[in-house]
Order: sequence, then structure tokens, then C-alpha cells
Amino acid sequence: MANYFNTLPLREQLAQLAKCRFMYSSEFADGVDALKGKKMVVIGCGAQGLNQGLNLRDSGLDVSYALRPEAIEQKRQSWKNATENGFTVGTYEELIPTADVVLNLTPDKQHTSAVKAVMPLMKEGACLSYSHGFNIVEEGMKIRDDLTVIMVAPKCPGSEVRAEYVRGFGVPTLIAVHEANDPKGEGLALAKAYAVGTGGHKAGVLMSSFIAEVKSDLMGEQTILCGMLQTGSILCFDKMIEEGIEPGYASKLIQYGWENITEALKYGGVTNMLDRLSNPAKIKAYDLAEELKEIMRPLYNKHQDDIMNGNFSAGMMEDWANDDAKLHAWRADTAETAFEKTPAGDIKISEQEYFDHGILMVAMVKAGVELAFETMTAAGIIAESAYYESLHETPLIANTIARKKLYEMNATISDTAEYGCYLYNHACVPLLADFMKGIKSDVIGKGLDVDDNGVDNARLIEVNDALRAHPVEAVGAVLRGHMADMKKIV
Ligand SMILES: NC(=O)C1=CN([C@@H]2O[C@H](COP(=O)(O)OP(=O)(O)OC[C@H]3O[C@@H](n4cnc5c(N)ncnc54)[C@H](OP(=O)(O)O)[C@@H]3O)[C@@H](O)[C@H]2O)C=CC1
Ligand SMILES: CC(=O)[C@](C)(O)C(=O)O
Ligand SMILES: [Mg+2]
Ligand SMILES: [Mg+2]
Repeated sequence: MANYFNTLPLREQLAQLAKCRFMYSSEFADGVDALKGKKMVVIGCGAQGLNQGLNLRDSGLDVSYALRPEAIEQKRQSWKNATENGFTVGTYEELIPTADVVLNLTPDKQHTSAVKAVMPLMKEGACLSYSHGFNIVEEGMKIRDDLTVIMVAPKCPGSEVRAEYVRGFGVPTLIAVHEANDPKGEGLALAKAYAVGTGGHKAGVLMSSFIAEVKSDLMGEQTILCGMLQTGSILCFDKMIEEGIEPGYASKLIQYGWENITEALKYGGVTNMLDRLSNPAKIKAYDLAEELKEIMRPLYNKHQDDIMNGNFSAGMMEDWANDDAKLHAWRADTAETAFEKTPAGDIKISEQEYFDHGILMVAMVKAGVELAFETMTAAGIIAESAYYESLHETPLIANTIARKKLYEMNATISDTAEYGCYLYNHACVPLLADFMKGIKSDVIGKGLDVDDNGVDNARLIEVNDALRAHPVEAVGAVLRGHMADMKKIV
């Protein structure tokens, strides 16, 4: 198999990258009807598999799990996930032939082997769904002509797909129909019903393509969503220790700080996040972010370039062939970092203090969100998709760090995202070495040592205007306008 994207002429590549239409709630008036009475059989009961299954069942759909023999025999976590939640569990031979829709929610590394195992068992005219387009786009997997192939991709970690649904909301979702596999013309109806079943329609659904989803998802996860938060956690913690901040305080400020500061982002964009700072702190955060953007822009461009030309995928698949040696080594290195090994202290930190003592964290989030958005849109990804993949998903990833630090983030995201996160982290830490030399505890740990809120008016007006003028703010205001059901998390 070959990288499907690289086989396309530029004209088609650009057309596929640009597929992105915001879908209005009226388009989901049929709810889950297209899937009512149909058997949805999930392979892979992990981060996405379990949580999507719980939502789909709560939406009235017939969900069961077909697991590998060893998962059942060894009562592995995926078997526990399914059985402890009352789902029917069976083997491929028992359940796949009955399936109207097979949801492939196994790790990307396993897609080719998993799809090759289930495809011969799938009945004529059934549907195969994915939540990430890697297997089709980067590996060029060919699917039986009579099968419908769709994608319903939550822009969110599996645990938050469930958490937002339970809150009565949902998570932004990209849907797509693989044009080579829509023999009955029912792919879109099935994908829409599936998106309603997971609650995605309450947050926002984009009619996308497998290509647009892959090339944006890989970029968001490697940079702002996971790579930046990992790099920021490690650099900010080490700097606070160097500056004599009590380790338990430093650990708590970071572990819960991302969640607190990015909740402001979720509700009101980058502007609202910076508006939560004092005038002097806002100007300081703005200046730090501008410096960070200049230093990191070449790295963001390199990640997007390597994703577009297939170099990233080729490198990761080499690691797959080498038993995930790099992934496991980088995972072990992360566990040994001082931040990961220092428990959060039993100290009260007010919601405002996370902003006032986390000015550098605010700057890192601003720089990462804007750089990821700018880089994706410059590469042909449409603004709405870039918004969901950069700004809106950052607080959802931050929620995982608040639970159990970087361990929880990296355990919840896909192995593909985890690999990309480490790749970015290993490049970004040395890249920011000189920048971090100039950082003191006034911007991370203690807060600015100023007596009043006074600043130069002209400078403040310039900063406020620049914040509001960034294109991520305009598209974000429109998309958040469709999120009437969004709920407070902190
Ligand atoms: N994680 C996330 O938040 C997101 C993931 N995605 C996408 O969703 C898909 C699933 O990812 P994710 O939920 O992270 O997956 P997980 O890493 O959680 O794996 C899911 C399960 O797949 C099973 N599995 C592993 N290998 C095979 C195999 N060869 N055949 C059958 N089952 C297998 C494992 O169970 P066992 O070993 O017990 O059999 C495992 O528990 C991927 O395409 C990913 O890119 C999309 C958005 C977000
Ligand atoms: C959670 C999510 O959207 C990621 C980061 O793309 C993934 O886990 O692959
Ligand atoms: Mg993603
Ligand atoms: Mg991903």
C-alpha cells in the first residue's frame, strides 16, 4: 500500500484539504434514525471505543463489542471496559457477520491488520467507520467495493467525548464519506446519525474529508494540543524549581493551571484568556507570546510540512515496525521528569491566581493556538477546522492533565498523538533554551511585582486591538455562537 494523499495531483490534494462545511443543526433533524435498529459492532474498546459506545447506547443505539480472542481469554482492559459497562462482547466470528456498521476504534498502528481481519466477515453492503483517517490516507488501505466507508472523528480525547456528553453537551466532530466507498449513497446519512449519537452535533460538525481530517488532526495533536502542553509543563516546572518556588505549589500550578486558563479560552477565545490578566500582565503575556511565536514558527512549519509530505507518517511507521521502540522510550523519559514525579501540593490556589502566577503559561497557550491555526490555514486547512483542532480542543486536553498529569494525557490520546507529542517536545525544549534563560518567577510562580494596574494607554490599545484582530478570534466567535449547550467545567 502507498500513501494515498501522495498519489493525488496537487489540484485534488487542495480540493480535499479544503473540504470543510459547517453543518447547521437543522441538518441533524433526523437524529439517530438512520442507525435505529442497525447493529453497531465496535472493534477496540479503548479511549474512543468505550466512550463513543457509551454515548451511542445512551442515544438509543444497538452497540456491542467484537474483541480479539486474547483480549477475551486474558480478560484484558478492553474486555473489562465492555463487560463492566454491560455491553455484549463476542468474537469477530460471532458478531462481525451480524454488523450493519463496524466501528474501527483500534489503534492506528493496528488498522491494517484489524480491517484485514474483519473485512472478510462483514456482510454485503455493510458500513465500516473510522475516527481518524490515517489508515485510508497515509497507508492507502483499500476497502471492499460493496462496503460504505465513513469517518466520524471527535476533535477530543476519548474520556472528554463521554464527559461532555454526560454534561449535556458534546465535542466538535468532523465527518466524512470516503468517495471510493459509498455504493448505496447512504454514507452521509449514517455519518450524521453517528455524530448525533455521540453528541457531536451539539458542539459543531464539519462536513470534511478523510484527507482534511488527517492533515489537521496530526498537526493539532503534535503541536498546541499535546506537544506544547507537555513542553510547557516541563519547562515551567523546572524554571519554578530553579527560582526557588515550593515544588508542591509549582506542580499544582501547572497540573491544574492549563485547565483553568484554557477554560477562559473555551468560552471567549484568546482575547478572554488574556483579559483575565491585569493590564501589566496582559502586556507581558502578549510580548512573551510574540517572542515564542517567532522562535517556534519554523518548528510548526516543519511539523505541518512533514505531515503533508508523508515524512511524519513514514517515520512513525518505522517505529511501528521497530516495536514502538521510540514511543516506549519517550514515554519512559516523560515519566522520569521532575514535573511528573512531584505530586501537586495540598495548597489552595484560586482560579484567578492561576492566571496571575501563570503569565508564561498563558503566553504559551496563546502562541501555540495562534501558530497552529496560522500554520494549518496556510497549508490549506479551512479556518473552522483549524479552530476546532487548535483552540477548542486545548481545554479538553488540559482536562486530562488536571486528572493525572502528562501520564493521563498521553494515556488518553491515541498512540499516534502521543508519538507526535514526544517528537515535538524533543525539538521544542532545546529550541526554547535561550528564551527560558531570561524567564524569572514574576511570570511563572510568583506573579508580577507591581503595585498598581497602570500601563501606557497607547500600548494597551495596541495589544487589545491585536488580540481581537487575530483570525482565530473571528471564526471562534461564530462557532462558539453555535455552542448553546456548552457547560462550565471549572
Ligand atoms: N484516543 C483518542 O482520544 C482519540 C483517538 N482517535 C482515533 O480513534 C482510534 C482509536 O484510538 P484509541 O481509542 O486511542 O485506541 P486505544 O489505544 O485506546 O486502543 C483501543 C483498543 O484496541 C485494541 N486493539 C489493539 N490492537 C488491536 C488489534 N490488532 N485488533 C483489535 N483490537 C486491537 C486494544 O484492546 P486489546 O489489546 O485489549 O485487544 C485497545 O484497548 C484511532 O484511529 C485514533 O486515531 C481519534 C480521536 C481521539
Ligand atoms: C484526542 C485527539 O483528538 C487526538 C489528540 O487527535 C488523538 O488522541 O489522536
Ligand atoms: Mg484529534
Ligand atoms: Mg489524533
